[in-house]
Amino acid sequence: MDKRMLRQLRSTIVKDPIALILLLFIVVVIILSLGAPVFTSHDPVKVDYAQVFMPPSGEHLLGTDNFGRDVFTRLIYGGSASLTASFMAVGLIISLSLVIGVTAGYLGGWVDQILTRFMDVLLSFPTLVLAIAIAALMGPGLTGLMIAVAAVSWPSYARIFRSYVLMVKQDGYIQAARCSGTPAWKIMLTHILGAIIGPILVLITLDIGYVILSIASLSFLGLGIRPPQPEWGAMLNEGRAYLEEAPWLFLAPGTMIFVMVLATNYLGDTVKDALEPRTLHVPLLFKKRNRRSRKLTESSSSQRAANMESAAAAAIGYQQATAGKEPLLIVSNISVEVLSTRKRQKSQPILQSINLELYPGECLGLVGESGSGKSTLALTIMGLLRHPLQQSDGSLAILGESTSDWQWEDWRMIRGKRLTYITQDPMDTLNPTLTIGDQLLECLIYHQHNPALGRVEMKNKVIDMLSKTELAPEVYAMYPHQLSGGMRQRVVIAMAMINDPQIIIADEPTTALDVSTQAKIMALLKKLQQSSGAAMIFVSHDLRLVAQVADRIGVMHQGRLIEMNDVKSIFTQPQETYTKLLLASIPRLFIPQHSPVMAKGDPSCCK
Ligand SMILES: Nc1ncnc2c1ncn2[C@@H]1O[C@H](COP(=O)(O)OP(=O)(O)OP(=O)(O)O)[C@@H](O)[C@H]1O
Repeated sequence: MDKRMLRQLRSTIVKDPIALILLLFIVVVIILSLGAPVFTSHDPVKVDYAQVFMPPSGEHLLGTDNFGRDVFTRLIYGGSASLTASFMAVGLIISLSLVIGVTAGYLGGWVDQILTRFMDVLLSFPTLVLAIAIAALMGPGLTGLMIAVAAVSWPSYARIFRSYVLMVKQDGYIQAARCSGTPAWKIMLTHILGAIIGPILVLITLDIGYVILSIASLSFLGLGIRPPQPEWGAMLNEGRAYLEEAPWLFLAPGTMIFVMVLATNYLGDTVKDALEPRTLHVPLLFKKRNRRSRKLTESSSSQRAANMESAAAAAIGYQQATAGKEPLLIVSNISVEVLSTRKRQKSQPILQSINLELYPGECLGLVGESGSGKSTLALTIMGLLRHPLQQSDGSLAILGESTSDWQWEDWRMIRGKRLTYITQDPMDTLNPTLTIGDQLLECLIYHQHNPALGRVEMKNKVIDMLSKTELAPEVYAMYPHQLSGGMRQRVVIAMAMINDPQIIIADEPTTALDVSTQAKIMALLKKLQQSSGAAMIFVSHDLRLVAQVADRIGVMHQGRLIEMNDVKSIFTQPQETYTKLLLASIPRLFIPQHSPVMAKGDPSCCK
């Protein structure tokens, strides 16, 4: 786990009082269990018939049992046995599943076949019955218990780790390490393990509770540690016989197991949230929304949607009639900052006082070097800023509506329908498990809410959209991996355009493509944008590319929009030094005059 993950984890736990209390509980239980002889003067196994069934008191905090032994003392001594067995079982499970899962996933072929079939066989046994059989075979003692739990649990983890490895082993940096001759064991230990450590941690923390419970269950059934040695599950079993006369015998270990499992599960969830920021920050972004505001939002959402529908409809006519004077999008003084994860560190500005307007039918090109804030501006307009990025100033108006009080639901109603986003990498957008047809249909079903539109009409609309993006109808039944990069990008454009959006944000949509496919996609985008009358923001670092589609160009530098003008003026009369430098950096084709091969009429070139 790197420092960033640790910081994220710490700050998530610190902000959650329940997680903090439960963590404190676990720490106290561990300290009490490890230092049991220091915290109690009683003997956990010594029988004292004079003290039998004493209720809780100052002398015996949790009372005494049927042999006169102090229950608190047995509970903390038992904690050491239960927790040691649980943590060791978790360690064994993770080690086994990591070695086998990573090896199977990375090496593939017959190694994978053998290991996967072996896991399948183990997984086909009922877990508890198999664990009981192994524990019985191993004989009494915590070691047998631990091995039994680990033996039945590792295959499901190994399968999960194997699938993580299958996902990451195709990544460019791992392929590069392979090509450069790095040994397989080194790649597995460094690159692969480094890439899957987050999910591993989440799994471990989520499942410690399950392991504690399994160990306690086996002990409860009389397997594992033998009386008179204390262990939580075994204590629960002993207390069961005296439920009426001495309920504390049952309640003490029962409550301890319950709270311990609850605490580890809750902390597991907290770790998961901390290491998966996307799932954490979607609700956080809108945490102020209460039930009352939800009601208000829902009714105002539909009103807003109706307003925007009429604005959208008007926009097309308006554009045709007046060449567009009312902007579809107004960005006023928008500033965005990145929040610091450290207390005393200040937030860093990412965008500073951005102003722009986008008119119907026009294409605005946004250019700037990497890191100048183009994508952040695009995400701000889409309402998709995520922690640690935060809008610190300014406002947006989309289709005549101010977005300042929009909630998640309001954004959701226009995203994909009135306002669409085309990403750099089509594989980010496409679901590998669904056919192209299904994914396009989903866009229609999700955004149109039109009962009059039957399945056949929708399918026809999808095929029509495929043909508009110059894709054959056969693509309907194909999966993303069966298409070339250019075809995938066409599918993403079809998805963006299928609901007739008013505003399209294309964030470097051709970066990953070769030059000739790039030119075709650019021409297609421009054609679709012009024929639909939509407005487009085309984000790129390539000034020449932007000039092919844009009417106006905005130049971004260090989070500021430093210059905006029509394409011709930007190329012929740039105002800012940075724009001049950008123009000067465009490579030009230079053909040397003296080139013997190219010299016209030179007989040597024909030989
Ligand atoms: N989630 C984030 N956390 C911290 N900083 C971020 C985050 N996202 C973006 N930034 C910072 O914001 C700045 C602008 O990034 P942005 O991705 O908008 O640039 P860009 O111009 O789109 O670059 P590129 O062309 O390479 O995509 C960068 O300095 C980046 O480090």
